[in-house]
Amino acid sequence: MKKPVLERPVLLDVQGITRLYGPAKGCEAIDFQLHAGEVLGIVGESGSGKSTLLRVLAGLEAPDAGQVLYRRQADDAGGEDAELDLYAIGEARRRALLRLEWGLVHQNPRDGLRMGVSAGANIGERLMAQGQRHYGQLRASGQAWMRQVELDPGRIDDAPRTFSGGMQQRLQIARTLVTRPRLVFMDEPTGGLDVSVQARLLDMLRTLVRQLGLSVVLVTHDLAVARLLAHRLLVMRRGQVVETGLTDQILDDPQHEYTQLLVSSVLTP
Ligand SMILES: Nc1ncnc2c1ncn2[C@@H]1O[C@H](COP(=O)(O)OP(=O)(O)OP(=O)(O)O)[C@@H](O)[C@H]1O
Repeated sequence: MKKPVLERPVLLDVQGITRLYGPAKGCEAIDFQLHAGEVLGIVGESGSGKSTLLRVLAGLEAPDAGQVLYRRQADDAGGEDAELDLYAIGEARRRALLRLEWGLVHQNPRDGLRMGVSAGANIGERLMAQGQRHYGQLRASGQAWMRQVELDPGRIDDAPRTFSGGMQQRLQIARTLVTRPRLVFMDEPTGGLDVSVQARLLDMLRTLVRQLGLSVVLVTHDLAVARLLAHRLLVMRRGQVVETGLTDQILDDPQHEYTQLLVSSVLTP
């Protein structure tokens, strides 16, 4: 039987991360650990600092203070350091990490896709970055992943700009997951879509996360999304974490006044 997620090894160790643009603007003194196979939801109202924290964690913006430590499994490290300090390894290695071992799903698929090249090229690009060159195999992987995210593989040569918003988001997810990243960051992955499109996408994401055993840091202001996907939650307010715990515990029995407000504002129409 698989171990419960919180007993699995720590993949990401976040220590004292601070990135402030002004008082209470950004994120301050954030500590947490993400375990292998765990989905951690970062929730909070607009402006609470969720996206700022995610940008720092994903290697896109250096913190003012603190460390992001990525712990690879010994057998994954292939002779390299088993623990990497994200902002001490240098730009080139950080970029390689993002390309080869991590994945990032943006809220707006336009930020994660290349809109002018075909759907197949979008999916194949990350595989090529990993060294795959065989055209037939790249195309077969592209088609297989289009099926996986419920896109018509017959549209592999079409550019994403001819797809609907929901289809573009599914394509972005395929592009991100095709390389089987060990760690995936998602920023409001279902935001900006119609409610019915959101529900289908969420269902698909949940299946993929389980099937692939992904480790995910998920930013969302939508507690229903957090409930469905996350094992654990971190509640942010004005740049700080006010409460953490198992998702059901937090949503069913919130302790902090702010979390209580957040939960009740969703539950009461
Ligand atoms: N590059 C920046 N320069 C200056 N201020 C910024 C910058 N990025 C974010 N902020 C400010 O930091 C605060 C936190 O923003 P952030 O986007 O992290 O919050 P959020 O919780 O993700 O909100 P939302 O859900 O609306 O995206 C906000 O007050 C925002 O205006």
